[in-house]
Amino acid sequence: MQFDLFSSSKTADSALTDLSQMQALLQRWADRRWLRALDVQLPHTLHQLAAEPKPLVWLLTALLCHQYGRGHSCILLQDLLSDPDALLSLPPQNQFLQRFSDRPSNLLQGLTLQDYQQALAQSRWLQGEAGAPLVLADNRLYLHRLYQAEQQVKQQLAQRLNAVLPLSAELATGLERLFPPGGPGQPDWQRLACAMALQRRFAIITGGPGTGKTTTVVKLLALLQQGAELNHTELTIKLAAPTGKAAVRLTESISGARAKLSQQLSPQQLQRLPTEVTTLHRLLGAVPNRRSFRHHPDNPLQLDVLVVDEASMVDLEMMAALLAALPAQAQLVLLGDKDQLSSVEAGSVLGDLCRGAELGGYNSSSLALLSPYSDLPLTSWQGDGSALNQATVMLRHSHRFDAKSGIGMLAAAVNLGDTTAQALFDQFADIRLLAGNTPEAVKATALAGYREYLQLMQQSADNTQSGREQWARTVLGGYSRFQLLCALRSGDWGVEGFNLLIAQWLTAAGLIDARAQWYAGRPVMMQRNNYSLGLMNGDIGITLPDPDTNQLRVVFQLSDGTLKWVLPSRLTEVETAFAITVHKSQGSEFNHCCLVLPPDNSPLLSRELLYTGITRAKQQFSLLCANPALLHQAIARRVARSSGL
Ligand SMILES: Nc1ncnc2c1ncn2[C@@H]1O[C@H](COP(=O)(O)OP(=O)(O)OP(=O)(O)O)[C@@H](O)[C@H]1O
Repeated sequence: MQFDLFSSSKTADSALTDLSQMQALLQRWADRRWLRALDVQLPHTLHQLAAEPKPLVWLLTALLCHQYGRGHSCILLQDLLSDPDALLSLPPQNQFLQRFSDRPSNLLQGLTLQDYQQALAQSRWLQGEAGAPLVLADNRLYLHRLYQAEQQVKQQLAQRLNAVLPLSAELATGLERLFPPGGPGQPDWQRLACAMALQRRFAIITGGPGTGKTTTVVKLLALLQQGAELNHTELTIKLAAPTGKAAVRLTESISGARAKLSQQLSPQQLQRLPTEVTTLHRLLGAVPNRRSFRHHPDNPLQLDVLVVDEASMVDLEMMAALLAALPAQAQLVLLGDKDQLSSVEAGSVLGDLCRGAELGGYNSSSLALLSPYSDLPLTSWQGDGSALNQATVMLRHSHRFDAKSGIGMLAAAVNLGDTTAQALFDQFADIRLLAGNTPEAVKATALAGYREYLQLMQQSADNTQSGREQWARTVLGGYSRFQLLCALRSGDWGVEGFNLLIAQWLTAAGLIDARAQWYAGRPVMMQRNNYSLGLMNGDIGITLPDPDTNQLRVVFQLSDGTLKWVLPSRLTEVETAFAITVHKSQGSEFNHCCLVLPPDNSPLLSRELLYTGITRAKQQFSLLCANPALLHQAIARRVARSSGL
């Protein structure tokens, strides 16, 4: 091993051989905000429990914690050998051009896989006793909690994937009736998704916006109830989504899908369909300020079928908790768009589970289950895909965006990594590239977008309870028609900068008065779950004046559609939401979305981020790309999260 790699930094030079130098180096990275205080603290805490003399183990532990904070479930040791700067994003986005002699790549250069393995193999932080805080498995280094979660997900899924359920002749007929033969071309993937989910205890239905995931699942649930009815029973079906906002949206789309199917389903079938959507936290019975849930293997959920929408937002630990609480006989259907950004917390569960879904990869057993329900041969999708591929169907045709839709074409081009996608802005009216390279370039768009709900707010409500509710719903509806999205959180080009700017612009336009912290019209987003208020991380409320007293209250729409009025003083963990990150916009849709990309390159600017931002727009998409060259780079860059799933 060579340690004479640093010409200008004595400390870094000896950090791999001298523990105090390593501690100083980690602290220096924290002082530069490369690492969080927590990342540096973890090895110190573990050292107090079991002394660890090896600086390399300290370094790997701090880096593992850092990666966990960035959404990775583990570190694959081989990845540290190739391009550690990119893997770790150290130096971070805004400093990557500066020359630091003590950057991790310089420190790790020259180390081999065997060096890592040997150091970790001898460490007391990984060895022997149950409850060791770190785990090394298949050259992947994990925090024990994450390893356990990943193992649980693997085991639970393996058990569920084994089961094949018989499909009765009555249900096969019902399937043909609900999905009548389509035109030539592609197989009817909606019908196939339904056929597959009817025959499995675990199924994934993935597809882009408007590909019919909700429509398909409503038909699936009607058929499952029909099957139960033949056995003189009724199924307990639950619908859930990861956030309150996503739950509200699923409630709306389920009710829309039910209405559209009223001709195809009998009144009794319609009545047996669930209407209520809950959040996963509520479903599992989250215990405030604890990691545990009221439902677990010893107190399983009371249900026969569970549908989870927006599954791309479900993180690894939540998925493990969900699977653990699910009764063995229950059916689980995950819906989501595998190409969207992954969960905010660690893991990229849906993306990992759907790997290879485009190709189908169906083996002969799966083809035997699916082929009877396909008008077209499925040979093009035959293959030797994973066990998960056998339980996954990808819907491929958008019923919302046709070939005339710029939003649909742009989303598809970005998803395919087409770096010429920018040319589409000249060809379609519903997508717009804003001119300019300063934040001011979005001023007119943001003012026009937010003017509507603020003017609706000015129209005073009548003094009755129902008049007030109606007014609040109108304002909330107006707000949800436009949203400014940012790639970044901090800085002038992030959510923080734009929230200040937009508040100033709206104040100058006489639409709000943002001189105080709380003011009429301030939209706020919850930054954490607040169980006593029944509000979840990501829920957005609008501050409204009471028509009688002028006292301010913040109104939220809950997942069951009801309104919740809260005094601002009770909302301590909220942020203004004129601008929100693309990550936080997942699970929401807006008539018009305006996405802002910063002028400096950043690993956060990725294909998944662009795709997620574009697909939040239903009718109009605007993009401000302060540095046009970055658009190509963002389309070319894929997010890869380390995981063992
Ligand atoms: N097979 C079909 N034929 C015609 N229209 C359809 C079909 N499937 C779905 N649609 C329509 O397309 C629209 C989108 O369908 P749906 O809401 O089920 O898609 P989704 O994938 O759940 O969308 P989202 O991305 O919003 O979650 C709805 O208006 C629905 O009625």
